[in-house]
Amino acid sequence: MLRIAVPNKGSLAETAAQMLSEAGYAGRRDPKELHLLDAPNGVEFFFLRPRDIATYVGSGALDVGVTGRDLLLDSGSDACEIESLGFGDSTFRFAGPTGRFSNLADLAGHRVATSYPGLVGAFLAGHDVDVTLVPLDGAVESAVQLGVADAVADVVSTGTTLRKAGLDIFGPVILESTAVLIGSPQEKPGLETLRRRLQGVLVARRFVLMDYDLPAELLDQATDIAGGIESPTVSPLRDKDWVAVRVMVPRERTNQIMDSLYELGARAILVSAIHAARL
Ligand SMILES: Nc1ncnc2c1ncn2[C@@H]1O[C@H](COP(=O)(O)OP(=O)(O)OP(=O)(O)O)[C@@H](O)[C@H]1O
Ligand SMILES: O=P(O)(O)OC[C@H]1O[C@H](OP(=O)(O)OP(=O)(O)O)[C@H](O)[C@@H]1O
Ligand SMILES: [Mg+2]
Repeated sequence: MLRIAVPNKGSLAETAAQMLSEAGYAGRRDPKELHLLDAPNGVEFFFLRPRDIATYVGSGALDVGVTGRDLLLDSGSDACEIESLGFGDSTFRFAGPTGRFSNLADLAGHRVATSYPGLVGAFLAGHDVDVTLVPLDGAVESAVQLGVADAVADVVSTGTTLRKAGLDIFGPVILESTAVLIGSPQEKPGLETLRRRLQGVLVARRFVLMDYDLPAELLDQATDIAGGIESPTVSPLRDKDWVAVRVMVPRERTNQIMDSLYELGARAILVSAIHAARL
């Protein structure tokens, strides 16, 4: 039985639950549920604070988990990143009052508030910049205005929170973060099935199926426009001069590809969603 840690609340919780549901796993009906046994799929879910997930997985108490790359690195746990899951993207940055700091070296000797002291401390040590870290639980953008810090280091998504607090980003990117699947150092039986299912969800989200009819002589040119994962499926039509083609295409390029295929001479171009996939 694979034991999986899943965020119980916060930015990652809803999408993680959605992704596991699309991968065919049972979901909790009550948001207060802490544990869920999904016997038919051979897994057991534990709903935990995302910040604690790397600790559980790194200690071997749980086999795998979903958390943020920033939270994994901040924890200092032995858990390893297995793969990124395509959601929960954020950037980790320094910010300070407008015009006060322009590069990393300017921070030396100042106070930096953060709720990720492990991540920020390691980054500053790696760049030989000596600061006083002020660890806070959240809402760190207020720390400068309230006088407990000179600068902050925090998750930035849209940048709205920083702007409202009168702070500007400066210095290098500390980290590009995203939601990741993490695992204990020893690989567990059942992990490969979970990985394949999650990859299947990512493929189903990133690609669509495109079907079209085409004069057979144009097949090579059409394959140059949309080559599919391995190679397009080509079926005969009753009219021997034409073929039917089926190909997977990246969702965000759907309309450009349809335009190009139509211009080439393809007709009856139909697009449909993929609900599940194993490549
Ligand atoms: N806009 C965002 N705000 C906060 N975290 C975000 C955002 N977008 C993505 N994330 C990611 O979500 C994870 C933080 O989730 P977590 O649940 O700990 O914090 P939260 O969403 O700020 O919730 P809370 O502050 O209530 O604890 C990190 O990996 C972070 O990079
Ligand atoms: O760039 P933005 O789109 O404004 O998002 C980033 C902000 O969102 C998060 O705060 P959250 O609401 O989770 O509060 P917290 O700081 O107390 O965790 C994060 O800590 C930043 O403050
Ligand atoms: Mg937060």
